[in-house]
Amino acid sequence: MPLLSHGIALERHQALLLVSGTPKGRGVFAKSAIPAGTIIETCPVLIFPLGDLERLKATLVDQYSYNWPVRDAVSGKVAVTQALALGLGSMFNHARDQNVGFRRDGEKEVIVYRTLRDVQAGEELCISYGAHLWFEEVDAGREEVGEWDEELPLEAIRVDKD
Ligand SMILES: C[S@@+](CC[C@H](N)C(=O)[O-])C[C@H]1O[C@@H](n2cnc3c(N)ncnc32)[C@H](O)[C@@H]1O
Repeated sequence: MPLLSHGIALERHQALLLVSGTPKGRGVFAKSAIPAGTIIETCPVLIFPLGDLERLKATLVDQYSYNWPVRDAVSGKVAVTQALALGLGSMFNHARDQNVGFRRDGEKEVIVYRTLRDVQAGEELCISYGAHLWFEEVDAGREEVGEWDEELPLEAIRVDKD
């Protein structure tokens, strides 16, 4: 079965819970402790063609999509489109002191989420959306911490909607 050798393991940690009715809407929580550095979720992404971006902006999907770098086949230049994470990647809320980092894998077209520190049972699992938010933050008073995805080839790429 040669096709299977190219398969991508889609990991979801067993402690992840989707919880509704939080001050941020739905969110992802840990029902038991998760050590730092654990891969908790791997999500395939739906990448929107650049030509769809204007239409996408007028929809709710825009609030759920990640900036995604794509290389133009003709010019070789990198442009930024949007990608929707299928799975819990679209359910992580934003926090300034995020406990989850993420890395885009352009080749496999997945986003991998990993805990940045030890997470206690009952804690919400949050990522950072970046500096430019389109909503009123519930936890606006908290101190910001660095992003985990600093290793990306395109440092400027974040979830934020500039
Ligand atoms: C990617 S969705 C996350 C899932 C969302 N909470 C839901 O119920 O579908 C992003 C939306 O969650 C909400 N959100 C995320 N982080 C938040 C925060 N720190 N404070 C307030 N609202 C937040 C905002 O409404 C934002 O547009």
